[in-house]
Formats: sequence, C-alpha cells, structure tokens
Amino acid sequence: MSHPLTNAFKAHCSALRSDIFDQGLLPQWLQVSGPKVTLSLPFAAAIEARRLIASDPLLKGYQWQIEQRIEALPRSQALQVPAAARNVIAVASGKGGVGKSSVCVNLALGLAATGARVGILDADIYGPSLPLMLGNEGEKLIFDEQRNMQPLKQKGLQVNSLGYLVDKDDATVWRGPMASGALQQLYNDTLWQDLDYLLIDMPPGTGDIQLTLAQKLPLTGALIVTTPQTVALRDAQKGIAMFRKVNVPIVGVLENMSGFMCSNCGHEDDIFGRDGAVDVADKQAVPLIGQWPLATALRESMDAGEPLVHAQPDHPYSKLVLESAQLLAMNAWALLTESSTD
Ligand SMILES: Nc1ncnc2c1ncn2[C@@H]1O[C@H](COP(=O)(O)OP(=O)(O)OP(=O)(O)O)[C@@H](O)[C@H]1O
Repeated sequence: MSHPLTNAFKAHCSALRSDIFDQGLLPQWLQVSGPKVTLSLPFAAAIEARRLIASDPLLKGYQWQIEQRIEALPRSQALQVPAAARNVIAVASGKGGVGKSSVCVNLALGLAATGARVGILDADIYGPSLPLMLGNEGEKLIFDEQRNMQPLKQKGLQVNSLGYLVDKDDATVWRGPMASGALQQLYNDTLWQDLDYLLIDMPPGTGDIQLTLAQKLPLTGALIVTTPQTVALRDAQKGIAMFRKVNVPIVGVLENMSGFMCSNCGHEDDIFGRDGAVDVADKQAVPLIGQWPLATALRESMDAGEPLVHAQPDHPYSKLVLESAQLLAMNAWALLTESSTD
C-alpha cells in the first residue's frame, strides 16, 4: 500500500492541467521514492511535462526523472511484416498545396525533440519534398542482400522517400495502382529500427491511390492538414470521411496558413480566413491540434533544409510546433484508452 503522503502527492499531480495533459499527470505514471520521482509517460510529451513541473512550486522541489515509454496503438490492418512502429500516423490533406509535407516534417522533428524515436515515410509521389526539407537531397538509399532498404538517418529521424530512389523529375511517372504498389513496398521493405512514431506523408487528395493506401497500410490514425478557406475545408471533410470509411481513426486536424503576420510592419491579415478548421474539428468531433500562421521564416527554413524547430528550437514558431507535436501524441494515445473502453 502506498503512503498517504504519496497519495496526496499523486492527487496534486493529477490536478495539474494543461492542453497536453488534460487529465493531469496520472498516478499510474508516477513512482515516488523520497525526494525522487520517476515519471513514465506513455506518449511523447516530456518537454511539456518538464514545463508543467517547473511551473508548480511544490513539484519543482523534487528530483524528477522523466522517461517516455511510448505505448503501441492498435492498427487498422494486420500486416504480415514486422511492426514498423508503435504508432503509424498518416499525415493527409484533401487537396494539394496546404503545407502537408511541411507540417509532417515539423511534427516529426517536434516529436523527436521530446526524445521519441521517429521516422518519416514520404509517400508523396507527386513531389517527394522530404529530401529538400531535411537538407539531404542527393543522398541515396542503401539496399541489403534481400533488397531491403536501410532508412536514412537525418536530423535525428529515420527517413525514406521515393526522392532518395529516383531523380526528383522522374517521380511523377508513378501513377495509379503502380504508385500505391510502390508505396506499400516502400513501407514494407524499409528496415525501420524500433520506432515510437512513423509519420507517413500521404499523397494529397482523396483519390484511388490514397484510398488504397488508407486500406492497405496498418495505420493507427490519420492527421488531416487544411488551410482555413472554404474549398480546402470541404476537401478536409472528404479526407476525414475517407479514413473513417476504412476504419482509420482521425487523431486530429491542423490548420496551416492560418493568418499571416507581416515581418516588416507586424500587420496581421487572414488571407485564407481563419478558424475554419476549428468548425470542422467541432462538427466532426476530432481534436484541433494547432493553428500555424503563414510565416516567411518557416518557408525559408524549409527551403534551406533547416526546419526552425530543429535549427532554432526557441523560435516562437518552434514553440507552436512542439505544442502541436505533443498534442498529436497525446490524442493518438487517447485513442488507445477509448478503444480499450469500447
Ligand atoms: N505556414 C507556412 N508558412 C509559410 N510557408 C509555408 C507554410 N506551410 C507551408 N509553406 C510553404 O508552402 C510550400 C508548399 O508546402 P508543402 O510542400 O509542405 O505543401 P504540400 O501540401 O505538402 O504540397 P503538395 O500538395 O505538393 O504535397 C512550401 O514552399 C512550404 O515551405
């Protein structure tokens, strides 16, 4: 039986709330031994946990050890191959050009910044942009004797992309069944090493290729990226419907290009509108995991292959990215709790 003081301490931790820890720090994650406390988180949120503890006068007096033991989520499909990752999350958009790849790369780096082991599979056949955004264009994959691929290691991530296999100008010849077949192979034949999270940058849209991938890949959930204007939102709803049709749960919606702040005069303008994704999230009963503004600094950092969240973790934009990455992890984990109470 635990000591009454320990119980009071655990009750205090449970009462500590933030968007990411919306139920506080749960008693089952804590081990208290004198002034030492071990916190074992089941999802990637160590940065937020540290912040929350430091903000509390009682808790900051203890010696904390924070670990992440990421739980594996159930998958939509059983695959006859070893599990690629504990969580496999599709990053999708109903239409092109909403910044899906940028969001995918930033979220992956944000998850990795918490200490999680993270991979990205760039399945965007229309324009694999991962090599450019991670600054390793021109690197090529290594195959072993069984024709399996070693993922490339870049900026703390394990990554694979058609862009490391073929010249970027050739990638557009992949079409239809050939494309979905090639992408499933890319998933199956990559030797991912002990990943907590694998993010899949899906081809934009809700056509046959996307539907086949949603059906065939063993996904644990899908994140929908949209801009706030009406046409993008309509397509985002189509994306949500497509995943639901094949029993892939939606882990969240992220609104990108949500307003623009002029870097010269500070004037703010809602070029594509604002808050459209808030309504979609509300109507569809899915979590909104962020609203990222249009920012020249973000675009420049992606074009230079040096994403802000990795190169300048204290930049205000990086804080936004870290918050969304940890919210994504928390909401994915919440699916597990929901499915076990169904
Ligand atoms: N919030 C943002 N602020 C400024 N630029 C952005 C933002 N999000 C994305 N971009 C820029 O917009 C361009 C397109 O982004 P990205 O390639 O991520 O879009 P996508 O939706 O993946 O495109 P596609 O439909 O081709 O797959 C890139 O130059 C990227 O740097």
